[in-house]
Amino acid sequence: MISATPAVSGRGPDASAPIGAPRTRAVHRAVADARRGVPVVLAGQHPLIVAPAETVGAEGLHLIDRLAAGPASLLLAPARAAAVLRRPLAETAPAVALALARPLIDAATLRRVADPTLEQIMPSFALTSVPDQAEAALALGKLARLLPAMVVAPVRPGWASLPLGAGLLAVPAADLLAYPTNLAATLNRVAEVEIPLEDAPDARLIAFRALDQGIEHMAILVGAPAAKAAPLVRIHSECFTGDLLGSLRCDCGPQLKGAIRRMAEEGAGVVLYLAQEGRGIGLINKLRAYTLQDRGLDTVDANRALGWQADERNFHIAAAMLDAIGLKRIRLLTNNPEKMAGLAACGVDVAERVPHVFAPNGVNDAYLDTKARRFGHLLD
Ligand SMILES: Nc1nc2c(ncn2[C@@H]2O[C@H](COP(=O)(O)OP(=O)(O)OP(=O)(O)O)[C@@H](O)[C@H]2O)c(=O)[nH]1
Ligand SMILES: [Zn+2]
Repeated sequence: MISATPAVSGRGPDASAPIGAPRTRAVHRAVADARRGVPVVLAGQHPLIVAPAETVGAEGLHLIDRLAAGPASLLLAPARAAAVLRRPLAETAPAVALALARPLIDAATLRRVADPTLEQIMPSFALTSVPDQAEAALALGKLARLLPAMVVAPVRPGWASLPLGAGLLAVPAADLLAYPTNLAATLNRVAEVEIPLEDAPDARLIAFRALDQGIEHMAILVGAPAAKAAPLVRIHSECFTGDLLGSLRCDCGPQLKGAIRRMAEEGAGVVLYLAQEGRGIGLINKLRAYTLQDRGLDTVDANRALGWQADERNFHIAAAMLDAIGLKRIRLLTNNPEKMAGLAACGVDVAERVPHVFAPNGVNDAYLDTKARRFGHLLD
């Protein structure tokens, strides 16, 4: 049976403070509305009504049109905007705004503008000024694991008391930006059970649940790692295609199985299996990134062409899980120097990097090469 226990980080009287707090709840509701294509209002000095280009339908566009106090625009990440406009753009600002004339273009065209994997027939656009809350608007699209392309307009004062505004949610823009780093504070340790594994009969799972859309993170314990001074740890971001299906496009499957085997040989270790599919962009966006890679982009540029960073993960969740299972000092199985730095920044003492290199398989050669060249992954 699953039992709720206090949040694992910041234990003490305030440990569960962020859970159920109205502002955290508002972020979750905003994410759910965004996934349904329902507009939400980003509260702040200049409130904006926003909806994702990927999910907004005729009804959502009608609401934005009727509640707007000024012209609407489409916010895109600079790399995507450059492709849509077919000219280079400086990547200094977090977003570029394309003017949307009235009547607003239809939802199917908006989806094509948002998604470089769809047919690229689209109207021409003019640049317009980027609103204050642009970064938060794109952050909402990302939290919803949608393409970061948002229809936005300044919202009419008093919108909440207009019949059309009834039921629309207001969320502080600052809370959307702060959310990814605050998420670890909502982590609960909820279940623990023995799961003998093919390669490690003495294994246990400890399940953690964060408050974001029920996403679950697992610690796979081999033996008794807490009894070791610096046990072997692997921080593994979930990969449905590689871990479960055995996809040859990446090296995740062999890395996961290899880590468990190695821990069994050593007698102890922990794999943190984190729900950060596709380096934090989500499975569907990773599949889109694969489509772009099949057209010639590498893994870094494919993420960027979709409007995401090359790597959207942070390691606060991993640090909180290590803390919860009592590990202060670890040896980390990785080739990724960013993981070492990310964990150290979250207060984890990484005593040593243990290389975790697997030979290319004939399909993932270019991917592994890109990780070495562009992410600085170490090859031994
Ligand atoms: N966006 C995106 N994600 C990918 C791609 N290939 C694998 N992934 C994801 O990348 C994550 C694994 O990250 P990697 O960079 O391979 O490895 P790492 O975990 O950062 O580094 P190591 O510890 O050395 O393995 C998993 O979540 C995979 O789903 C890709 O082409 N695009
Ligand atoms: Zn993978």
